[in-house]
Amino acid sequence: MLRGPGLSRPDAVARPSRTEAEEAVRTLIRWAGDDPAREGLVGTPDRVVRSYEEFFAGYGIDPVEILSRTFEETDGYDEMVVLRDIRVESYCEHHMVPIIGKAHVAYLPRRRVVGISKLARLVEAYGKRLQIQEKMTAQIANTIDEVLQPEGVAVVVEAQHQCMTTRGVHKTGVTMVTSRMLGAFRTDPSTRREFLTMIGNPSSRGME
Ligand SMILES: Nc1nc2c(ncn2[C@@H]2O[C@H](COP(=O)(O)OP(=O)(O)OP(=O)(O)O)[C@@H](O)[C@H]2O)c(=O)[nH]1
Ligand SMILES: [Zn+2]
Repeated sequence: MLRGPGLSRPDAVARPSRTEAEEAVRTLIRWAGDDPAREGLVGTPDRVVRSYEEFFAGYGIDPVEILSRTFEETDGYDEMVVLRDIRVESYCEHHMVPIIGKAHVAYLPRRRVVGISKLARLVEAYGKRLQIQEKMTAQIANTIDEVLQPEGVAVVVEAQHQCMTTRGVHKTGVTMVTSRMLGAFRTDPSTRREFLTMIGNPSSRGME
């Protein structure tokens, strides 16, 4: 199985126990200025830890494994495959607040295709981690490129960063757009144009 940098799980880090994680939440509640022992907050550390299991589920998913089942019986299909408007829920690694947006993923198959849900699962595997958008965009594209070895891969992510809306600079309605084009999407302007037309022009669209 292919293993490139950033393709599989990060090196195992010593994971604290669940009790330690809950205690850390109590510390943050005290830091916020409240009493973790009061009725409304007693169950909160447990809920936060369970929420973290969802928010960061990507660390338990092997992105390479997701793409490992492919289909070769395509009757020679060699046109672009595009999955657009895949919802992205990620978490900014600087402030640990949500990054919410959409990903558009395309590839030009070389002999084999992958089940289309797997592209959305791949976005999920990298999204549900602490991220910066550039890295997440590159990881999605690089994994498809290395595992499927297609003629080309294109990934565009459009997202809003809550670290810019609910704190800090407090700018709402700002969308960050990142892209990574590989193979034909990078070298052939008409392939790139076809992809950008299929997803619409990201810079002119609102984030529904
Ligand atoms: N390039 C990039 N920057 C990000 C992303 N998510 C958050 N940031 C930025 O990361 C930067 C961290 O900057 P710092 O100066 O270290 O942190 P800070 O003092 O909290 O910065 P402010 O957000 O400006 O208040 C900020 O400019 C964030 O807007 C991302 O996905 N990509
Ligand atoms: Zn941030």
